[in-house]
Amino acid sequence: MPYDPTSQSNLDEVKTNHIHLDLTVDFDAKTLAGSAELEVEAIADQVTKLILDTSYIVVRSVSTAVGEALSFNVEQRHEKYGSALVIHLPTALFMGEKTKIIVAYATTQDCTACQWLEPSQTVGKKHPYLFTQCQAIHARSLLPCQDSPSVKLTYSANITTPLRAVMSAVPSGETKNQNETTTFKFEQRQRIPSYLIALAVGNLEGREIGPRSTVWTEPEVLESAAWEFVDTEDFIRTGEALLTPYDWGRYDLLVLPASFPYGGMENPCLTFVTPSLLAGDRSLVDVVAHEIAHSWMGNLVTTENWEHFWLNEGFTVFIERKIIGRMRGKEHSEFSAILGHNALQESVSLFGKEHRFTALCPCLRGEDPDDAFSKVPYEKGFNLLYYLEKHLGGPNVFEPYLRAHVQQFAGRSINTKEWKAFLYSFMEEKFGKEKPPVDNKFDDTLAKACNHLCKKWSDSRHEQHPSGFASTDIEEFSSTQTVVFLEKMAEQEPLPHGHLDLMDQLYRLTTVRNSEIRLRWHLLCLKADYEKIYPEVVAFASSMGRMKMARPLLRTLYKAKNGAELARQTFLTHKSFYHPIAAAMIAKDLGLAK
Ligand SMILES: CC/C=C\C/C=C\C[C@@H](O)/C=C/C=C/C=C\[C@@H](O)CCCC(=O)O
Ligand SMILES: [Zn+2]
Repeated sequence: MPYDPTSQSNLDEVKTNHIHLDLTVDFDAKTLAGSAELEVEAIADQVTKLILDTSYIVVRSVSTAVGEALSFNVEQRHEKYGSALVIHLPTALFMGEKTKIIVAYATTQDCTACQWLEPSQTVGKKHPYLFTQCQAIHARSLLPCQDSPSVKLTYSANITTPLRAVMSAVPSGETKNQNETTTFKFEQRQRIPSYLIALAVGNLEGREIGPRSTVWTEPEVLESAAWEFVDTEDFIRTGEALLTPYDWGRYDLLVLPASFPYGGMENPCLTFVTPSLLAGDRSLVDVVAHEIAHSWMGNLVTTENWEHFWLNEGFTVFIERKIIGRMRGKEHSEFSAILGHNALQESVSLFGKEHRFTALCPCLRGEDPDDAFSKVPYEKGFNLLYYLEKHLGGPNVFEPYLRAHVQQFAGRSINTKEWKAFLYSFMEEKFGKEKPPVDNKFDDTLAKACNHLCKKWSDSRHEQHPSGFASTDIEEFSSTQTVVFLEKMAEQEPLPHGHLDLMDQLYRLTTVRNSEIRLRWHLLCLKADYEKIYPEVVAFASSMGRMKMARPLLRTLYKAKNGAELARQTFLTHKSFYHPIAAAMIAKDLGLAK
């Protein structure tokens, strides 16, 4: 029986097999209006009602496929899980019986999945833009649905809009209407959970970057995006060589405006990515390898609920690093693991060592998954798999197991118990006595130079005029090595401001384009109360909606000397720039909301 503490749907009685959306995009009202037709099937006997998740949605009517009106009620809002929509079925359904229900509805301005951008908030400045982010439980603010990853369905959509629409599905035609709008049609024939339904509408152009890949973005960004993501096909092929053939037809990329709240989102057929990956040197494209790895881990084999999120993310990080290892060499994937381990420690210390959200499978009953989100499921999950691979016979044994895991569970939603049972059945003879927890050891070839330079700066802290440093110190560094060097520096006692002046003068860190380096430099300076950097931090945090960057910047500014008011002012002044998910999280970080 599916279990999901974050859904109010009657998951034990009904499952949705297909949803057809017919929606019109209204940029003036900032709403989507139309209908969702759900094909549902009873998975129990005597089912008299269908309960759907909704959040800030206006339900206009509910009917059967032949137009018979059905009675319904929208329950009082649960603070975190929204308002359950209870639909009374015309006749009780028995196990295996199917029916179609049509809900006429509109989204509202409180919709947490959608961000509606004014033309001034786009790169081109001429057209408005809409995009959605449904993971974890925001699909219910876009459409009434069983908003649980335990339910997997196909979907189709007709989206009527004045600008181009793209979705996490394959385009299946477009019709020009008389009122200067076009109806874009889509079909997703693979079963997916609701959190992978995604839509973007804007002044979008596409360019082919591979045999099954087009990059979509605003025309002003198209050239640099097509250049940056040229490795896409190689990533997919490497994933296929490791696992099973890529099963989704297209793998397109959409480069969003800067307010996109994540690095990437694995929306099937169309990964959404932040423009902060456009470093100009292809140094940040590992995020694309990560999203491609989700084509198997998360999108084919899906977590049953958000408590087992590590099954999506730990497996994805593990495959991402295998792809990087095969394409660039083992020392690179190991270096990525070191970077990930630092991020894990940072997440654990932010929550507090004993905090419930540091568990691999936290209890989320009554919790908002966005509050629980951190690097823990990614990196703890990765470390568990890394350990298992090492101790169960290495890649020769473990890679066939990974393939078998995908074959066994493709198209299904699973929990940790089912994962473990299959692992044991696959290689039972290799399990011995339980061993105490260990820290994995990673190859530190690429980390050595970073640690060495960090020590040198740290040792110089008492020198009035530090000597022995030159711009050539980091000349041979990859951008990830510069990141690790700066992260290591930030773990030490703050450097005197004169040292930071010198470091900036030599390494040109304030003017660097690479967003990951810029983030670490700003954090290092903030931890030293280096006020010279504050205007740069304000500029960065108010033009970058990726939470990985905006949140630590504003949080650290808030804690820095004379920074609290500036952090709050920066957020409040630019609140409309952030996606609703990011705005809600930053408000909590800065003590402006509960
Ligand atoms: C055990 C954790 C509990 C709940 C987490 C479930 C869902 C998390 C939800 O808040 C949404 C997450 C969306 C993530 C999308 C992409 C990330 O992989 C990006 C990582 C950060 C970045 O690179 O910007
Ligand atoms: Zn991921």
